Amino acid sequence: MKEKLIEESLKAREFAYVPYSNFAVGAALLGKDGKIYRGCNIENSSYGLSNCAERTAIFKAVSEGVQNMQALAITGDTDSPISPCGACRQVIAEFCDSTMPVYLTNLKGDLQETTVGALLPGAFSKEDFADARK
Ligand SMILES: O=c1ccn([C@H]2C[C@H](O)[C@@H](CO)O2)c(=O)[nH]1
Ligand SMILES: [Zn+2]
Repeated sequence: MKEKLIEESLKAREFAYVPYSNFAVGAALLGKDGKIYRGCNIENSSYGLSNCAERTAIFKAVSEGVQNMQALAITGDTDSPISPCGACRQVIAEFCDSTMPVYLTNLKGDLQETTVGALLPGAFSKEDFADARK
């Protein structure tokens, strides 16, 4: 499944809308439902509204009723395996267990296998304000 997810992230990358950065990224997320949700980065003329590939994939899964995930692959044309931005790390932490595997790759085929917890140690989460919601 690792190879399949990486392959899917490469396919997802083909649809990236990146007229501003020209830096295409693809992501493939395996939901607990067994389906693969692809995502690409989608930029905007108002730069700050751009959405990263991994967030696109997560939002696609969540919008289809899937809130539990099994694995994530992300691919970009980087020298070393791509490094997700801070915003994406926080969104990934919201929907994926800290032990969930994340496969960071590049077009050369370099692979860094990591976990959600390693990408964002000490992530702020709903448990942090549980008392305030009582
Ligand atoms: O892990 C990453 C890193 C960057 N980008 C996007 C954001 C922007 O569209 C472009 C350049 O930062 O790459 C992603 O989609 N995922
Ligand atoms: Zn991001």
